[in-house]
Amino acid sequence: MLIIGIAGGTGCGKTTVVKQIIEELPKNEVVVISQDSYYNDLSHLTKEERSLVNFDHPNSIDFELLIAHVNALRNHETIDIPVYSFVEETRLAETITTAPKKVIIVEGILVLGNPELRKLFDMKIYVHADSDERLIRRLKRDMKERGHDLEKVLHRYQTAVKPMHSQFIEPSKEFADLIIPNNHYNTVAVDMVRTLIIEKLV
Ligand SMILES: Nc1ncnc2c1ncn2[C@@H]1O[C@H](COP(=O)(O)OP(=O)(O)O)[C@@H](O)[C@H]1O
Ligand SMILES: Nc1ccn([C@@H]2O[C@H](COP(=O)(O)O)[C@@H](O)[C@H]2O)c(=O)n1
Repeated sequence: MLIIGIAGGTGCGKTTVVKQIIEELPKNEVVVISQDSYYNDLSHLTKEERSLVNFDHPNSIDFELLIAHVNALRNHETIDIPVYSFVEETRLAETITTAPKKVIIVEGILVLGNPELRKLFDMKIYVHADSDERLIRRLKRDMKERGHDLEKVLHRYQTAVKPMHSQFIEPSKEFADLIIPNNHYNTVAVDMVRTLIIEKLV
């Protein structure tokens, strides 16, 4: 089994890079876990109260459950991954039952910042894109896919995303074995990571 952690600031392209890496790998050999699925359950709060939460601070993530799930997969056990709604800003009732596979990819802004989680990774990758590029991508994505308006995205960026990035995400780059520059689509780096995975699998 090979467990890979992929971090990087919001909008750097983590999800996209993961999709590109696994595109040519056998589907029955890879599981992808997104840190976003492990946002704390906030169903006890009103929608208004939820919208005030700092979703870029490590305390907003249920790391205990995420770490327990990665350990379970390592022990060849099946897990039930929570489903998170960005529109409702809380966990939904359903879960996704997921069996262990040969390659486990864990991606999210803070996955290299948590020491207990980090030590479970055989390979640690940080995806880098400049902050202006990330903000532009995030604006477009959040307005299209996550039900946010321009004002909300910019307010969150200034009050939570940017300060938390400087405090927790950017410093976690030092733990990476590999940094992928992703201001532009980086097919060479993606191919290299895929080759490394295939080599480790045989
Ligand atoms: N190298 C790139 N160049 C231009 N746009 C990109 C690039 N990588 C990702 N994107 C786009 O930016 C947005 C955010 O990418 P995503 O992979 O969701 O980032 P993350 O998971 O790191 O938040 C998406 O709309 C995606 O299509
Ligand atoms: N209800 C929420 C929860 C999280 N976010 C933002 O998501 C970002 C992390 O996800 P990426 O796919 O962009 O890595 C993080 O920066 C949170 O601010 C949100 O907007 N709403």
